[in-house]
Amino acid sequence: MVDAMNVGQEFFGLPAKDKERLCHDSTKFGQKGCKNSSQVGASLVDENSNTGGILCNTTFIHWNWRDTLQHHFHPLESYASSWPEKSTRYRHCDPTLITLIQQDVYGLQLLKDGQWLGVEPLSNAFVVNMSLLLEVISNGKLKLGMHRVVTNSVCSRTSLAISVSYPYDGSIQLAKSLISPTNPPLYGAFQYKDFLEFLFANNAECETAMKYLKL
Ligand SMILES: O=C(O)CCC(=O)C(=O)O
Ligand SMILES: [Fe+2]
Repeated sequence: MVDAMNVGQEFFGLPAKDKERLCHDSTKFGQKGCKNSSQVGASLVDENSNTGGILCNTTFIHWNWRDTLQHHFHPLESYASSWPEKSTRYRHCDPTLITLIQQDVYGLQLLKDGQWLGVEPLSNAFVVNMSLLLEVISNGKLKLGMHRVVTNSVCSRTSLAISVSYPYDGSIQLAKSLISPTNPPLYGAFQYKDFLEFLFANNAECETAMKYLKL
């Protein structure tokens, strides 16, 4: 964990031209890249990707440094003026199964009962945050964690966010064992790809995406 954080910090400390060499110029799902990296990630991506990688068992893992700057407070025109002091829309859920987060400096906040709760950094510990797919698969028994990250003007912050996701071309349905006459299904089966396309065509709003999946 310490090594992974160090690698991240080392990466962001590189001159911009060196980082640029490793940038992944992804415009998938209409997300626009920004030439200043705000995120470094190692992720499983499709075979068409031309980034470098390693063969792990039978799976090719692409080391995928993406030059994205994501501010989830869409639509931008409506909310940019109130950020960061009154950032009501500056929040998101992850469209994956689960996310593990390690942060070196405070910043992560979770929404609970309409209040933002700060998560203090703990060295050698991960925050385990449930993501959207887990809420769907569990038929609403597990709740996704809506979250945001606040910044400070004093020191830089590095976080590792490791998302456990789903195959892009996979189909998803809720766990049958959780369905009963008293717990009828809340969500229908869907293709993950279709869901992601819908999500990013709708300003990445979790609430809208959940409504789309509801029966
Ligand atoms: O930096 C963090 O603590 C969280 C990052 C995050 O929410 C994400 O990558 O989805
Ligand atoms: Fe997130």
